[in-house]
Amino acid sequence: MSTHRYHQHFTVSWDQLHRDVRELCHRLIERDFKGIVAITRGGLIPAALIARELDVRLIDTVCIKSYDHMEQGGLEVLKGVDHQGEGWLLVDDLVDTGRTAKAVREMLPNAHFVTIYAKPDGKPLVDQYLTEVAQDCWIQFPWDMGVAYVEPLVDQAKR
Ligand SMILES: O=P(O)(O)OC[C@H]1O[C@H](OP(=O)(O)OP(=O)(O)O)[C@H](O)[C@@H]1O
Ligand SMILES: O=c1[nH]c(=O)c2nc[nH]c2[nH]1
Ligand SMILES: [Mg+2]
Repeated sequence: MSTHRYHQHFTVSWDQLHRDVRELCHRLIERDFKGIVAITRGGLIPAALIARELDVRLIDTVCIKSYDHMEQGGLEVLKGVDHQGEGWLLVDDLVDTGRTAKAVREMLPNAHFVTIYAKPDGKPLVDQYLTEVAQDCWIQFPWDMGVAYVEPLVDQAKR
């Protein structure tokens, strides 16, 4: 798989991400979770924000890697957990092809799995998500970006 499958960008600011996570939390508030399992690294920040909203103090991780920027490589599980997820909330930032989700689902079949963003191929693998994003759209997360100077249009036009 390669960068060629992405034709548009969806840029998420810190503020937008925070509002989206809180919105998802409104839909989780009735449930009582033993703890949260965050899928690293993308699930860590949503997991911290969710833990704050739902007053969860027990946090574990499944450590997994599949992408090097937009290039999808082999799935590497660096750390698992010693249970099947009963009563736990499983959190990732997004599902794209669903490959990561499928692998983690097999490890934690009983967890309640949520992501903030979901693309069509991956969404059947999660129990809940907030926003659907097109399959050919690359989601730009705030931790991958920085604030940069933009030249005024009149100066750009001179060149
Ligand atoms: O549905 P998929 O096609 O498997 O893609 C989704 C996964 O890809 C990203 O993780 P990545 O492997 O880039 O690692 P990171 O979380 O450390 O950025 C993202 O955080 C999801 O975990
Ligand atoms: O930052 C990211 N944005 C994405 O759209 C994506 N898909 C897989 N992995 C991803 N990482
Ligand atoms: Mg990830």
